[in-house]
Amino acid sequence: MNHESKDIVISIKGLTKSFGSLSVLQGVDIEIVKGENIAILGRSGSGKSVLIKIISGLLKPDSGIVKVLGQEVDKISAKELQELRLKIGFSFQNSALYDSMTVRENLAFPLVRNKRDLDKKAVNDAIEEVLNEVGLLKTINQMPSELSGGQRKRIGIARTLILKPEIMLYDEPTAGLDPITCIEINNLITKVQKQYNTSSIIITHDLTCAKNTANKVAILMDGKFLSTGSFEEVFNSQNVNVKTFYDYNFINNK
Ligand SMILES: Nc1ncnc2c1ncn2[C@@H]1O[C@H](COP(=O)(O)OP(=O)(O)OP(=O)(O)O)[C@@H](O)[C@H]1O
Repeated sequence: MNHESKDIVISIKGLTKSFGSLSVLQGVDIEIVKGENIAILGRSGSGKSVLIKIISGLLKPDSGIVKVLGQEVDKISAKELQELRLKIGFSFQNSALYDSMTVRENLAFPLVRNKRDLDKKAVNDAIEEVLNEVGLLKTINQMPSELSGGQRKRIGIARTLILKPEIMLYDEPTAGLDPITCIEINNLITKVQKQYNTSSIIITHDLTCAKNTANKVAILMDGKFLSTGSFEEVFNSQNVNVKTFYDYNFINNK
């Protein structure tokens, strides 16, 4: 494996996906390198979640090549896919905490389930380390119902980080949060990238979130990436569709 291909953690070429007569992805190409955060923007129904589901092996592509950490996700065995998924952290809107468990128990759960050889001290150390990272060690014995929405979100991210993923997938990380909490979450996403050298895909409608967390943004429109580059490159472009997208989001999100 040469140096160039080693640094590419996700590589997608010519990906298509339809549901019956609905053609959702019509030739998606993208590469994500180690340590890079990419924000995927796109209107509701543009296929962002379908893309994420294909990357994580939950949906099969119709055609194209989808490689994650060097493996073609739709070609590997169920066992290989399970092992690959352990290297991917999912921070989904619906990945709620267990209400009947304390923060400590919520964080111990994925570790005990997936890394069965850890002793009690190793589990405790790992819990304290990730809670420190998200700045919430003090909540260790609290119940989720005692936490704010932003704190629950951070604990959710900690629960993902505890398995030391190489890739993080964030689905609408700032949805429904107030502006100050959005800033906290954006800062945490950037911190995770630096501290753990993860590569992340951040699906968002929030342009501030994209601007502050991503090295690269990509706009999904009509089944393809309309534009990909740094936030400034993409939004300074003269492309009329990009301008329409920006104005639409600016007016609707401010
Ligand atoms: N399993 C499925 N079966 C049939 N159609 C589906 C399926 N999953 C997604 N779709 C359709 O594919 C299109 C893209 O859906 P997707 O959830 O990816 O949109 P999205 O960009 O994530 O939207 P949002 O921003 O609202 O979450 C939609 O029209 C949706 O109805």
